[in-house]
Amino acid sequence: MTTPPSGTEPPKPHPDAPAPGSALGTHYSGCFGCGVDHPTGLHISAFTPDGLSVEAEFVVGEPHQGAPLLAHGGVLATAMDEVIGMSVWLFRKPYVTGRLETDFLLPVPVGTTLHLRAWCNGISGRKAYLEAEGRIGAPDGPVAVRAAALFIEVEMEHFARHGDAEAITAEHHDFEVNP
Ligand SMILES: CCCCC/C=C\C/C=C\C/C=C\C/C=C\CCCC(=O)SCCNC(=O)CCNC(=O)[C@H](O)C(C)(C)COP(=O)(O)OP(=O)(O)OC[C@H]1O[C@@H](n2cnc3c(N)ncnc32)[C@H](O)[C@@H]1OP(=O)(O)O
Repeated sequence: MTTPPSGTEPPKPHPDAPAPGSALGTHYSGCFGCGVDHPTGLHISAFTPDGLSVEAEFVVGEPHQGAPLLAHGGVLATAMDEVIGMSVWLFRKPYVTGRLETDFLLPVPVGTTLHLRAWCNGISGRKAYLEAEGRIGAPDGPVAVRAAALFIEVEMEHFARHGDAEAITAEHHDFEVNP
């Protein structure tokens, strides 16, 4: 379910994708993954090296423990979800996570800097097929976490209908709930 159907072309950068090397801001200040105003969130900040993929660093801290001095797997899965979500946003359409598969290959001690990378293998209709990995200590360090995901394209209206329309209008000025 997270593998693109055969014949699906790998995506090309969107014409309005951020320039290679650009930092990607938060999509919502209250987001648990990237929100700058979240009191206990992961505060992941990322950049795109090529307008197609996303790279970020996540320092595992004491609030992220599952076992003593080891990262909680659910926190690592959240970090994967976040960078994958950031990478599909490069295509300038809103998507939500439909399915997220995570492989935990190595324990991740508190204090580790995880080097995260996410990319898209293909888009077919409303479905985007994505992957991510988290490497310990360096961009070419050992892979501790791998993820594969199916994201589903939605209308911006999805977030207004199910969530907080005013917050969306406040942070996404190009979006009007009642145009
Ligand atoms: C200020 C606020 C800002 C708001 C955000 C605005 C914009 C976003 C901007 C930037 C984003 C940037 C970064 C994002 C960072 C982090 C990302 C975090 C992402 C999340 O954390 S997001 C929360 C968790 N996520 C959900 O909250 C989804 C709940 N869910 C639903 O809302 C529905 O479930 C939905 C819409 C997914 C589908 O519903 P639907 O009715 O539209 O469509 P339908 O069911 O027909 O599915 C269509 C085709 O997808 C297949 N399909 C669906 N689900 C599948 C599954 N699980 N496995 C395998 N296949 C699946 C079907 O099988 C069918 O396939 P087929 O067409 O072949 O039959």
